[in-house]
Amino acid sequence: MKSSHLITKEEILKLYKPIDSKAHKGTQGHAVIIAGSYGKIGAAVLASKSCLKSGCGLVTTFIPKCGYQILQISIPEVMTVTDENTNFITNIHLPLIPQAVGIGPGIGKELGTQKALFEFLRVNKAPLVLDADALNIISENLSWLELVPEDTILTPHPKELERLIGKWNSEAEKFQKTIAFSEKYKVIIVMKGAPTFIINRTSVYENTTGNAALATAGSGDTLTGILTSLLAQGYEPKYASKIGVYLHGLTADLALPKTGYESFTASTIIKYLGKAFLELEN
Ligand SMILES: NC(=O)C1=CN([C@@H]2O[C@H](COP(=O)(O)OP(=O)(O)OC[C@H]3O[C@@H](n4cnc5c(N)ncnc54)[C@H](O)[C@@H]3O)[C@@H](O)[C@H]2O)[C@@H](O)CC1
Ligand SMILES: Nc1ncnc2c1ncn2[C@@H]1O[C@H](COP(=O)(O)OP(=O)(O)O)[C@@H](O)[C@H]1O
Ligand SMILES: [Mg+2]
Repeated sequence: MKSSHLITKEEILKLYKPIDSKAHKGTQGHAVIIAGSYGKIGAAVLASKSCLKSGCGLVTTFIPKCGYQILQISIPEVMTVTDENTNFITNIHLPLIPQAVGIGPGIGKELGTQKALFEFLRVNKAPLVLDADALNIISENLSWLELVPEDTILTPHPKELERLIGKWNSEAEKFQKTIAFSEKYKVIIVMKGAPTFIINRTSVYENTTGNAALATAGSGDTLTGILTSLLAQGYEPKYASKIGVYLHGLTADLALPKTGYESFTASTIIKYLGKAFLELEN
């Protein structure tokens, strides 16, 4: 297997940029989260909340109509734009130019959503995070990856990775295929797992934070929010991916003594984001 570089606190401290004292919401970046469908609006809530709590100035969330009240009541700080369709996304129209977009958690794979994703990828110029059902749809339409900005961040869990690159017979083959995929499509792949690896062309980085408490629903949705927020703040994708996976894992390491493995939920990740960021202030 290819040797990897460890993502350590020392490295993250070099990449992290503390918030400027003159910052205002307009300088902190406007992130857009496109997520959710009937029964999975929670994915949109988790991604949006973690996005907002990772430092960007403004978050707009695009959801199907059925998510409107849920979003507005769950997170009053987040602005919402709704699709004309009730239960799933069919036409992504954004009344703003975002600094970054995270798309995919909970959107499902309805035909209308597939078409909406294609149209969105055709017009989008903003730095991008692709997760969950966006990846599942793209797995069946790999040429769409030619439309995404260079260094778009893909965040597959092992099953989603398999859908993208096909089955592997060994760990070595998994890495080899993922590297080839990253090179071919010029994308960064966050290979989620225990531990998470980041594949950027032929470079392989291994995260050093996180534990099995993260094995809980919505854990990946919050990572999408964190990564999108960092991109919106102007971090280059190669740095945003490292800082994001490091902080995401760190929330679990910091929370574990208080929550134990069992009671840790994706909302705990969001709760501990502040403590994780404070670790970078030392
Ligand atoms: N509250 C919500 O609204 C939630 C919505 N979610 C959304 O639900 C949709 C379906 O996502 P799923 O990921 O559940 O479905 P998938 O079918 O993509 O993945 C589930 C499969 O992947 C396997 N898998 C996952 N992680 C693995 C690992 N680390 N090692 C080995 N196998 C692994 C599981 O065993 C299972 O077979 C997505 O759109 C997702 O964003 C989920 O994020 C859960 C929470
Ligand atoms: N045992 C584990 N150790 C460390 N991290 C884990 C473990 N299990 C899951 N994770 C992390 O939790 C997240 C799960 O993401 P994902 O499967 O997409 O969740 P969901 O779709 O439910 O939001 C990933 O970041 C993964 O690395
Ligand atoms: Mg997921």
